[in-house]
Amino acid sequence: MMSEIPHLDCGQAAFFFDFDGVLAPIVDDPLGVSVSPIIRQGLRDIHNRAGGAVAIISGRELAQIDRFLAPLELPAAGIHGAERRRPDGRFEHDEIDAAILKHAGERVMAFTSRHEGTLAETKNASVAVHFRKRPDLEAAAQEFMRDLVAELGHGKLVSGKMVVELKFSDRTKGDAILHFMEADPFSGRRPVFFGDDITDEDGFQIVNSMDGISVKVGSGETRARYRLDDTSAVESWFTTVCRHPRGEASHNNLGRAS
Ligand SMILES: O=P(O)(O)OC[C@H]1O[C@H](O[C@H]2O[C@H](CO)[C@@H](O)[C@H](O)[C@H]2O)[C@H](O)[C@@H](O)[C@@H]1O
Repeated sequence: MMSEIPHLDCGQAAFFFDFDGVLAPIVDDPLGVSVSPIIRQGLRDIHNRAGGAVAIISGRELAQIDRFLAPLELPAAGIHGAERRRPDGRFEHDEIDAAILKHAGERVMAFTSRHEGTLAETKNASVAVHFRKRPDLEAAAQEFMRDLVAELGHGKLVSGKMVVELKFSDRTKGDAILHFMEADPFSGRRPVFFGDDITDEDGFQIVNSMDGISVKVGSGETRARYRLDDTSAVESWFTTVCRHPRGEASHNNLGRAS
């Protein structure tokens, strides 16, 4: 059952966007993603029309988000909320044990060097094994990461799209959205969050609890209340919501998730 979302006034909304699978299509190489000119312009427009209440909520490090969106530098949460750039530009991050992080990084790199086609990603607060090019190694990657958690006695596993990640911060994307919603220019507005992956479900839950608008991009079970098919549909949504005079969108192409 698909239906349009209610009237959306950019002047009253706070916008949160996941990055991969929402602003950029999923590709094989995590460093090979690109953001279309339409999405870039859409982010700029919506940032202006929403009085700056726009943030990126990603599993990636902020440095990567900034590189992909340059020269745009938006408020953002990276590594699922472990690092944050506040609306005033201040950067803050959770303290992570450097020795544990280093050891975990070495262990995942050793694993991926033994398994051709897998890829290690080491971040400031987590480590990950990608198996997009070797889906046959998913079970081995999951087992390896479970063993690593047991060995370290620390951290939490989260699964994403063809990736398993060991996080050393307890924060979730829901915490990150709450964090922004407590401060200007986000506070008092209605949250709107677009996500595509399992880790976005925490964000959908928080947004739903605030009577916000949660949008799942792509297929699959979700807590989100609305759905868009893919990143092309996100592009179309941007052109609809941002081009309305007065920054309002009385109709758009969002459909209910269920
Ligand atoms: O929270 P997000 O902004 O959606 O980030 C989630 C993860 O995205 C990246 O991995 C995913 O996208 C890659 C590029 O399309 C793809 O190759 C990979 O299979 C996906 O899992 C990123 O590398 C991770 O660090 C993010 O956590």
